[in-house]
Amino acid sequence: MSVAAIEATGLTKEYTNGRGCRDVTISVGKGEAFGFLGPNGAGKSTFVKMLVGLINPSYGSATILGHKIGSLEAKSLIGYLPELYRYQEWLTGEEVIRLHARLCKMERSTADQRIPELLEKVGIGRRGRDRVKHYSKGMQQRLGLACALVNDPAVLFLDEPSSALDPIGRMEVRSILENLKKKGTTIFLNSHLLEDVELLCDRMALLNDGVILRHGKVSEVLNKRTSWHFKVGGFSPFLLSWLNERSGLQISLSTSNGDSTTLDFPTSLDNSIVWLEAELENEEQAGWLNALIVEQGMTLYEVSHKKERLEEWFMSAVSGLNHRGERA
Ligand SMILES: Nc1ncnc2c1ncn2[C@@H]1O[C@H](COP(=O)(O)OP(=O)(O)OP(=O)(O)O)[C@@H](O)[C@H]1O
Repeated sequence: MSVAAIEATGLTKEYTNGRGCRDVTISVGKGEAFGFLGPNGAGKSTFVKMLVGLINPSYGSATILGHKIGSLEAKSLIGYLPELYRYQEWLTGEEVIRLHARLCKMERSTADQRIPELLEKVGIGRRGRDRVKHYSKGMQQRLGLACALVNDPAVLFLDEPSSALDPIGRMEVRSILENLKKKGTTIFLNSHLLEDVELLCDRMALLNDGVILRHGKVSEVLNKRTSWHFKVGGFSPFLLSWLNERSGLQISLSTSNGDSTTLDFPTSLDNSIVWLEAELENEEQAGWLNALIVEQGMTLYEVSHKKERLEEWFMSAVSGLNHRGERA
């Protein structure tokens, strides 16, 4: 069986103040992009710091490609961009990357070739000879990404990698990460920028108050809660119970067309035209419902659906839950 890129079992860090993260068990496959989401103070950085060997767990265990976290073997396989990065401001960008290359025991000739490539890749190719003190925050974050990539890591840990970037910078970094993913690099992404997780990651976990509340495939999590709207004519109330019974789904009359527009109800002068609403799991269910509507002699005028955005999912997942994920 192929070894996982990241395997954490019951990983726990208890700070003396009782905070930290508790009992985190996840497995990330090779080449996978995994998103770790959570509100401020949820414990995301704590978890990543344990995985990269910066702090010791209180309990539990974890491996990186089969090597115990904190070991030299594990460290040699990873790249890490910390959330609170700060580089030696008296050095130039090139010198900062060279320092990291030396810490990785990279040959000088290899570093000579790699440094300009990295500066180019992260979009600061022309500023490599400027001192870090003259860099903007966004440029420093790009420099941090170059440092994290210096050893061409198999597993890349990124803690809020776009926090200092403008929208164009975020898109550029996302494209760098997409290319790394295509190349087979495993990416572990801590982010508040939920869009980044949505666009880049295959699976994700939601951490709140130190514990995982939910995890799963990003696509499944989003698709599960797709709200579909059907504008139908020739409707009469008894057809609603027939549709519910026949389909086994929860279908209701809607006062919206699915586009956040609230409609006067009924939606037409002709009371027989209405919008129906249903939460469906996939397009097959929608097709089936269409067929049932038509089978009953109703006219289908319009169909629309709105996927729940990750933001909405995130808010509904953390609001009103206590640290064990129970409704308060
Ligand atoms: N060294 C420490 N000693 C004591 N408590 C700590 C320490 N580091 C973090 N904490 C606490 O542990 C909890 C988790 O912090 P952590 O930085 O891991 O969260 P986070 O999810 O990364 O948050 P953010 O998104 O705000 O960076 C917080 O309540 C924080 O105050």
